[in-house]
Amino acid sequence: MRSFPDCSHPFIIVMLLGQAESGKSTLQKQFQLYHAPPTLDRERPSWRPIVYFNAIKAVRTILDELDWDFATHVNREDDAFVDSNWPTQISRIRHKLLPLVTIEDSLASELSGGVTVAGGRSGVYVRAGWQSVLTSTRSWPVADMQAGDTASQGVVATLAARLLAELQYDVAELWQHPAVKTLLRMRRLRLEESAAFFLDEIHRLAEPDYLPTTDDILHVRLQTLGVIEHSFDINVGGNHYTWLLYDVGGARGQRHAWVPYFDDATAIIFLAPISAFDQYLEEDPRTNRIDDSLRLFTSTCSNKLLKNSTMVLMLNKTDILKKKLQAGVMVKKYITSYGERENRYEEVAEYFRAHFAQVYKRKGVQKQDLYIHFTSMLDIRATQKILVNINEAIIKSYLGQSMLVS
Ligand SMILES: Nc1nc2c(ncn2[C@@H]2O[C@H](COP(=O)(O)OP(=O)(O)OP(=O)(O)O)[C@@H](O)[C@H]2O)c(=O)[nH]1
Ligand SMILES: [Mg+2]
Repeated sequence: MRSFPDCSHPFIIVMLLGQAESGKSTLQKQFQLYHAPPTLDRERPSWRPIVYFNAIKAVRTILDELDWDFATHVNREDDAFVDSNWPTQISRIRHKLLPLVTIEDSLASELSGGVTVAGGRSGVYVRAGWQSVLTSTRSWPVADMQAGDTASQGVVATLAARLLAELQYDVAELWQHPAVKTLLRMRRLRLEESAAFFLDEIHRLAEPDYLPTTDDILHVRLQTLGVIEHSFDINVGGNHYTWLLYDVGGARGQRHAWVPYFDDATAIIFLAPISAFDQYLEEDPRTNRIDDSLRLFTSTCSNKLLKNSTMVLMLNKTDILKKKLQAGVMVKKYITSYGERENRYEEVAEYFRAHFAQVYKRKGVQKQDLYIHFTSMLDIRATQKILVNINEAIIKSYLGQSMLVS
């Protein structure tokens, strides 16, 4: 079990739960922006190599996927979309980008401090305290790197910055290539959600004095391992509280670590990305991500350890949901029970809301009503407004609970 920091203020304990990539860490950053913006400013340089990693991973994924697509489609007469010149053009760009994509694994390993997860592709994983580790060991700016300085930490990140600066026009050429645009439109090429954002901005990222903006930090994809505590001191009506926020890893192999924290949770904020109706779990490709979210929400709200906790549900990634529906992706193809309802945002959002609300009504052990919000977590203004509401609700219920106890 955890031990509380040595502090005399009352604790408000909030846990962020939900499947992997549901947006928990993004919400944690929004809370940080709300409660303690200077700390986000201090961390800005630490995010730089992680932004590079996200961009390099996107480039490598595009090249891998194009390879596979050309191998399986280029000689098929029924594939009118593939131009026979594309493979040669892409192969030329690939050749130039080789030095950049080959550092992906070593950059991942450097950023994760050697942590790897069995069965996973190369990735970056974070545990508590990673920001200070990266900040103290990095050698920035790039120009400061000494020739032959291979022993120092952060050397791969420094190399990544140099290669991105040198190869930025080749990255842009790849990203603008009609093969990439066509396959993205046909959904034969699927990238992580932040990939397009970083590739669109590649020249800004490649500048020698690049410092991640708040938007960049919110777009970063960085998988959480275990349970990470963030603490903020807050002042409400002249009273001081310590707000403890627990951000957890959401992949299936990570969920066992949540339960020991349930006992004292003032509130649970559960995130369900409702854009994920056409996606499957990375850790189990047979499970639809909305099904997984619903099952996880069922087991969370029926857990007796959480009977006194306030439950907040965030139906997240509504921006992506809107885009998918506008592009004509049909919900009923993936969720058969959706039937002949209209494939419009209002209907789809309401359909998912009703399903989650129903679960809470049937299985929830909590006495309080469920708070539900539709969110698009990258929209700072909208999310900050929602946080004001959530904070108020959580503090109110905390005060209610402490009155019952005393
Ligand atoms: N477009 C869009 N992207 C989002 C939204 N919320 C989160 N993201 C992006 O989704 C990706 C995954 O978000 P994370 O916050 O890392 O997900 P997580 O729930 O912490 O995932 P784990 O740590 O693996 O459990 C990031 O690239 C975020 O920028 C949203 O509402 N809209
Ligand atoms: Mg996370």
